[in-house]
Amino acid sequence: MSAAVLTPDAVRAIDGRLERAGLLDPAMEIAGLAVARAVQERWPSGRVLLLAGGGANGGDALVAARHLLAAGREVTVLARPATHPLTRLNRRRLRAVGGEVRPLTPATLGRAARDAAVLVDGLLGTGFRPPLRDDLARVIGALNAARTRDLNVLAIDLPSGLDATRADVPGAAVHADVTVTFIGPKPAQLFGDAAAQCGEVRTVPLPVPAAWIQDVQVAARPDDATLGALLPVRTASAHKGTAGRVWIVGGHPGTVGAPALAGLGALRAGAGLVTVHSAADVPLVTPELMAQRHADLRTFLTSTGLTGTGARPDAVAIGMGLGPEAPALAREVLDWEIPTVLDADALQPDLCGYGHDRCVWTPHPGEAARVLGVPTPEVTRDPLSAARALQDRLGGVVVLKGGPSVVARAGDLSVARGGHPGMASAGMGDTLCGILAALLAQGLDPWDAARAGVRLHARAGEIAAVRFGYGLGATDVAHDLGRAWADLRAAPLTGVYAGV
Ligand SMILES: NC(=O)C1=CN([C@@H]2O[C@H](COP(=O)(O)OP(=O)(O)OC[C@H]3O[C@@H](n4cnc5c(N)ncnc54)[C@H](O)[C@@H]3O)[C@@H](O)[C@H]2O)[C@@H](O)CC1
Ligand SMILES: Nc1ncnc2c1ncn2[C@@H]1O[C@H](COP(=O)(O)OP(=O)(O)O)[C@@H](O)[C@H]1O
Repeated sequence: MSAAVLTPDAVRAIDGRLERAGLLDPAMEIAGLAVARAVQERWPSGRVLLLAGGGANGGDALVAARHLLAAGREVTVLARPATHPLTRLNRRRLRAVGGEVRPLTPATLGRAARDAAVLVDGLLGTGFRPPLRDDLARVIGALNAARTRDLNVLAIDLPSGLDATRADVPGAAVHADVTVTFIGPKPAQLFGDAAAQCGEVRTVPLPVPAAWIQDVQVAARPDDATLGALLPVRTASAHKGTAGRVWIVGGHPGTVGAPALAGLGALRAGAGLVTVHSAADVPLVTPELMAQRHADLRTFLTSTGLTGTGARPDAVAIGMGLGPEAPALAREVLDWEIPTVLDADALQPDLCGYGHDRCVWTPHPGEAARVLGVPTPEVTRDPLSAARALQDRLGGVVVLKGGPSVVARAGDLSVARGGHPGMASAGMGDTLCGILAALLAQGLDPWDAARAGVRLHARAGEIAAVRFGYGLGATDVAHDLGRAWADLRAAPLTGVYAGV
């Protein structure tokens, strides 16, 4: 099963179909009920202050208020004039069961917040387009000020002021402790500062046909069962020659650890034979690794190219700490048209157009910005669009790394689950390259190798982080790859990063 990542356009398209089917009203009822239940479960006592905007997000808040009232909670509802017909309808329904709705201003909010334990933010959801109007910016300012005085905040669908498509925070925006979103996460809940502002994200399914969601989703989020099923299975007669031969081409004086870490990653991800080819002396981090030093790496690779397929490995990972010669060497290896992972120094704009169907490119946002010729914040603000643009230029499969990483192939995007902030340390990406090369060498196609490999790496990071926390190292992650593999095979739904 895959969950879907949705943009506001996708939400609008689904809402349109629900409306034509006469099902938008029950969908809002389920959304509002889920919000009320989340409040009851997380903060079971104290007055609840609900803020309702004019659109459907406000409608959800009014439904939630009605259910909280029915459950015996004390509620205060402050609302802006309703523009959506279902929001008007739910105002009437709330009043019909004895609920009171008063006008929302910064002053009424400030007063009502004093005796509330929980605030529910239903001001703006996916219909919001920056810039924020001044009157609402003042309301959001008053809300955040009240939060600093021990008020718990639950945002409906999206903290108000965030643009659902963007990973940055465009202006005044609500800080939430919990965000209850519907159907699937929006990009703002997955990436960057915007995601941090959402707090814990809970996704509530709505009764919408799976095909409608599939038609409009911007990216998939495959679960562990789906990815675990892609991992290779060996027969008892397997031997090192059939388990995949990997070459790591990397290392330069000063950056010799990178290819060693990639080699370790490849071994721990099951490659039968792993050889590091380098112009420098690469440390033998584990004796199972073979290391060959070449006085002239280019001549070695060229002669391998000329001697034909027999001499070549099943997969190559190239670029880790490789230095200035990397683009020329990468072009040589790309000419072989065998499964290839390209990383670090091999991620250069002049390689655009040289990719083929069997290669995987693994830029972090800085490298992605270099390839695209844009500032790094442009990449991090919208990782989905950046991954699509990179794939368009480079070809094959692209892994735009981060917390979380995005995998792209022509016409398809996938957002990884899991990982740990402790993985923000040098060498972590080198280990990932080794893992990807090992999976390619064991016969996975690049799209499957990238999606499964990224999750394997993230899962190993989650496991190792239990012991090492923010002190996590790339070798620690490599050593937990076996446990991560077993977890994915058993396919538990654990370790979901930030609860999304
Ligand atoms: N398919 C789904 O996911 C469902 C979504 N629902 C809710 O519907 C919401 C989307 O509803 P809407 O499309 O009505 O949109 P919203 O309620 O998010 O926002 C529209 C309102 O925001 C105001 N607004 C927009 N830009 C503004 C700006 N720059 N400054 C100030 N005000 C601004 C508009 O005037 C309008 O009142 C979702 O976030 C969710 O809460 C549910 O009701 C049911 C189903
Ligand atoms: N906060 C985070 N959450 C999850 N994964 C992370 C996080 N930070 C980094 N990572 C992962 O760690 C790796 C870092 O790669 P990279 O920046 O290329 O490191 P290096 O070049 O030092 O090897 C990527 O796979 C990335 O997805």
